[in-house]
Amino acid sequence: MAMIECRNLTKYYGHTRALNGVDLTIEKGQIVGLLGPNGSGKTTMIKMANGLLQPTNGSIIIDGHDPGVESKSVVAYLPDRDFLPEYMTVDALFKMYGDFFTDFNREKAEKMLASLDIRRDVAIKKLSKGTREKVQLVLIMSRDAKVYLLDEPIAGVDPAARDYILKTIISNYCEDAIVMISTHLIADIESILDDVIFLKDGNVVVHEPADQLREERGKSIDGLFREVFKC
Ligand SMILES: Nc1ncnc2c1ncn2[C@@H]1O[C@H](COP(=O)(O)OP(=O)(O)OP(=O)(O)O)[C@@H](O)[C@H]1O
Repeated sequence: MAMIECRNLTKYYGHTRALNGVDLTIEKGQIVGLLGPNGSGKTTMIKMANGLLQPTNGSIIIDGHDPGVESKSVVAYLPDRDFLPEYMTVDALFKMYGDFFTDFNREKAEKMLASLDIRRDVAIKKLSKGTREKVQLVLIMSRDAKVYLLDEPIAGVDPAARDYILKTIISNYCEDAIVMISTHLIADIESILDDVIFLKDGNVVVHEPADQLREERGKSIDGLFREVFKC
């Protein structure tokens, strides 16, 4: 069964069209790159998959459900903005997540935190921007979810930590799950992608396995992106 199914998915903000009748089927067990230039509709699609926005037309089905209470329990969503409460410590956040999400795996979270060398007793407001991003990602990837929606997960993180984070993403999702990653750092993440989606002006212009794309076009996904979206 498809984990994400979009049919004629359309979104308007007033007169601005953000998604234009997208048809898309994503099967489980994949890491999918949702790639496109600024304003192409990536965040809009991710927000609709998480039930934060309603389609203007068409539908999106997550694990057989309309986005809502049931789908939210299987979706782990990393927004493109900082969502951590400033006054809480990392420890308190872990506790809150454990209370809130039955699938939060604290052991996993502790392990990631230790590998990234982040202290648990420090208030969020004292952490650097990049460290906050790491904490957010640890919280999200420590859930045993079926769908991980990661909107710009590594943008503010230093290159050394990026590699660890990508390894963490690969090793922390189970075979039945999907991870959808929106990013502009294509060269950094393309080695972990199974499937690639290019969005252009709200339309899917490419949806293919990453290996197949590289072979057919004789270049990296990053190289292909630069070619397709050349200004
Ligand atoms: N709240 C909003 N109100 C009005 N227009 C919006 C709103 N959010 C997004 N848009 C418009 O919808 C289109 C798609 O935006 P979206 O944020 O989904 O793109 P994106 O691919 O995530 O871009 P970026 O790479 O810059 O984050 C753009 O034209 C944007 O200006």
